[in-house]
Amino acid sequence: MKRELRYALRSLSPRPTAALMAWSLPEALPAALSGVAVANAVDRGFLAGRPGVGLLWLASLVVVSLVGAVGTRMVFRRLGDLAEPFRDHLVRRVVGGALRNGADGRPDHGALARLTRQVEIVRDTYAGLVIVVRGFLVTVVGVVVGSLSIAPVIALLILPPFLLGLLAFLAVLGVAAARQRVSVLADERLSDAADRVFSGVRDISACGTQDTAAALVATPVAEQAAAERALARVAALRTACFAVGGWLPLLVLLFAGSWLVGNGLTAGAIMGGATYVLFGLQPALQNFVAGVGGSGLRFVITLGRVLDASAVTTEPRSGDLPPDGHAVRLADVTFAYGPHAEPVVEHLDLTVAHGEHLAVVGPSGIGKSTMVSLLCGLLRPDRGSVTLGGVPATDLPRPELARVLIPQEAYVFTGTLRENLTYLNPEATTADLDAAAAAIGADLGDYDTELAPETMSAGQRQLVALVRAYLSPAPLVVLDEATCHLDPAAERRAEDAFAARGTLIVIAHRMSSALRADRVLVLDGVGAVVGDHTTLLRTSPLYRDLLGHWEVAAPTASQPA
Ligand SMILES: Nc1ncnc2c1ncn2[C@@H]1O[C@H](COP(=O)(O)OP(=O)(O)OP(=O)(O)O)[C@@H](O)[C@H]1O
Repeated sequence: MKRELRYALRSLSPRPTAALMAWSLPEALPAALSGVAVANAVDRGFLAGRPGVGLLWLASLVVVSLVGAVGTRMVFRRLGDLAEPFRDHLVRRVVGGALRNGADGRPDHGALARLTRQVEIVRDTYAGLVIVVRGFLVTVVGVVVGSLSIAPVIALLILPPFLLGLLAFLAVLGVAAARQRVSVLADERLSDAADRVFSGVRDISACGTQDTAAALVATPVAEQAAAERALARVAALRTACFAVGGWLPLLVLLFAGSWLVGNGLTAGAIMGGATYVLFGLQPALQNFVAGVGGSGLRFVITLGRVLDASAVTTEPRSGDLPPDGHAVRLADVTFAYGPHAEPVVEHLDLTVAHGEHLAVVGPSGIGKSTMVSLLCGLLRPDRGSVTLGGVPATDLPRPELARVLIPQEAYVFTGTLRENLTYLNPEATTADLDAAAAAIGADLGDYDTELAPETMSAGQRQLVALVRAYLSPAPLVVLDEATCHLDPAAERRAEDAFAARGTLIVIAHRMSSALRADRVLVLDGVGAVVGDHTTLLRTSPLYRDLLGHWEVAAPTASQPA
């Protein structure tokens, strides 16, 4: 909280602040004179049998109220001179931070939009806070001066209970700030989760994963509800503080009434004191409690978030090498589809270097798809770890660690061909699409054609998915039998394109895929061996078997294409 307040105080430019304070003086007049005017109206006018004099004193209140209104008007006009430079400074900081921290020198647009929204909140609450705090100070100073001028004892009676309520409120402010912070963070988590769900609505309904999507937002919703309830409890405490600071001074004054009269104070002086409490201190404290406890806290917390987010991060940026390079690493991985099921993957160690081309082979049902699901973070290992560039594969990837998994059944949705192809890279140009289609060897036709997935052949759908993956910025591509509906020549061309593009892991459905790879992982149920073709021919009977079966089945395709 200190950092945010320091930032806010430092940003108060001297001239607009001085102008604001100068216009606050006439604004303070009604508060300062109200009690004095009432005291004189009662003592010298109405109780002295001169109602005209009493009315004149009250009329003087109307006049100073008009002067005060002019002061208030000028204060609001000057407010922009303080709030706008403050907002501009924050915007410069936010945009600068987003550019410096963004991937490949490009800002993170989502974060930038959120920060810009937060800056607007900060600007509004900052202006509100200036008005509230300044108004409070002005009124309190006016009341102190006015009540002292009626009788110092009035000030001594009403100010201590007022200060007690004020101090109690300031004491709960720390708790309120902590809870407000929890609420803002919960709000952000909910908005992120909702954002992820809404942006994937088409995929969610296509894949029937509504339950998973609902589960994704359920926790943030519950957390935010709890945070709001905790905030409401603090609001109740604030009300108690106001009751002490706003009403106790009046009670003290009334209880001391006979004693005051006995010591020579007039009825008008006591009424003047009551006027200061009811029309000065009480509304001032109410506004202060509501303003500082509400928008003031929102200001501090939101400003804190903006300052944190716009600070230059020490996280490596996209393009910087992650701590563990771009390597895919499985370390002693064991996984079973249930606590009592036999493990599908057991004690598997594997490292795939950046740019490497690995083929995975093994009999049907042995665990190849399970292995790539682990590798892509779709499944979590029971033991061991799966990391990409040193980051657990189940964590949301940084852009440079993203991966694309294409399953056997390619996903094509109703929409134009262009929308389908640019799904993972919305900024891709027509030239990019041409280049990707040429690299994969896909003749897809007019990009603006509406696709009807159900009328497309499985091979056409696979080509669309392959070009889409090729266009994505992900350095790692995993093909899980993703070319099984292409002919061997088309499959070879697609795999060569991906191998030249970055890291490629292929679940081979034809052994020709294995022959093209730098290394082959052979899964055989009890263990796994990895090596190049020549080594495996020597060391893996299963590999020899698989190759033998395939050569028998497709003798003409047995050589690396
Ligand atoms: N969601 C699941 N729940 C329970 N068991 C599963 C699940 N998915 C796969 N299995 C089982 O795990 C084992 C490995 O399956 P996996 O699909 O990984 O093998 P695969 O080598 O990819 O098979 P294929 O070559 O036929 O695609 C199989 O015995 C399969 O029945």
